[in-house]
Amino acid sequence: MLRFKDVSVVYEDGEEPALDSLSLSVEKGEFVCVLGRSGAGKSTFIRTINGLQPLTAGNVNVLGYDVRLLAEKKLRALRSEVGMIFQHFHLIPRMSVRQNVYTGRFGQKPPWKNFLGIYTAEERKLADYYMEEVGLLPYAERRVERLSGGQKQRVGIARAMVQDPSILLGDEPVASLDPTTSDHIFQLLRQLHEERNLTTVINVHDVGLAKKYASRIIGLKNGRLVYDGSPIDMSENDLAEIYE
Ligand SMILES: Nc1ncnc2c1ncn2[C@@H]1O[C@H](COP(=O)(O)OP(=O)(O)OP(=O)(O)O)[C@@H](O)[C@H]1O
Repeated sequence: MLRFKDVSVVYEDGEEPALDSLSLSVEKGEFVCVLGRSGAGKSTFIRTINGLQPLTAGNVNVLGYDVRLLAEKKLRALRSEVGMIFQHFHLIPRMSVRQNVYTGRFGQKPPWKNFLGIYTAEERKLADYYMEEVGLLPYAERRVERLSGGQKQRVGIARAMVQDPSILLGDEPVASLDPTTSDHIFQLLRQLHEERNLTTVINVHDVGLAKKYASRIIGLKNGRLVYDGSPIDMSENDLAEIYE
C-alpha cells in the first residue's frame, strides 16, 4: 500500500536531512502511529505520502503509484484517495460545519461545481452520514468558529472521510487538544479505521495514545527509523532511543 525506498528529504536551508534514507512499507489495514522528538521528521514523512513534500532522493510508492513520477493530474487523483487531518484543523472559520465538510469533495469535482456549491444527492448523504458519525449533525449549520477544538477536529475528520479515502493521514491531529478530547478523537479515528477498512498513519506526541490505539509504531530520530514494531513490544529502552 505504501512503500518508502531510501527516501531522503533535505530542505534548501536545512543542514541535516529531514528524512535520511528511510525504507519501510505499510500494508493495508495498519494503524500506524509515528513517534519522535520535535524535528525528527514526522511531518516531512507524512507529507511525502500525498506528494506535498518533494523528495531529494529515493521513491515513495502509494497504491501502486510512484509519487515522484506522477504528473499533476494523476497526483490529484491520488490525493483524492488520501484523506488528511491537521493539527490546526485548516477549516474555513466563517463557514458552517456542513460547508466545511463539503470541501472534502473538492478533489472529486470540477472547480465550477465547487464554486457554485453544487452537490449531488449522494454527496449530501455522505456528508450527513459522516457528520452523524463524528457526532456533529445537530451542529451542521453552525459556523465552525463557534465550535470547540475537539469539535473542530471532528469537522476535519468528517471532511477527510467524505473523500472516501483508502488512506488516512494525520499530522499531529490532537496536539492542540486536552488529554480527554485527544483520547475521544483517537477512539473515533480507530472506529472509522475499522469501519472503512482504512490504512491510517498518524504523527503523535503522546506515547500513551500511540500505545493504546496503534497496531504498529514507527519511531523516527534525525530522519532515521529507530523503532518499527508493535506497541506491546516497545520497551523503555526503545522509547529512550526515540526520545533521547
Ligand atoms: N520548510 C522547511 N524548511 C527548512 N527546514 C525544514 C522545513 N520543514 C521542516 N524542516 C526541518 O526538517 C526537520 C524535520 O522537520 P519535521 O517538521 O518533519 O519534524 P517533526 O518531527 O514533524 O517535528 P514537530 O514534532 O516539531 O512537528 C527539522 O529539522 C526541521 O527544522
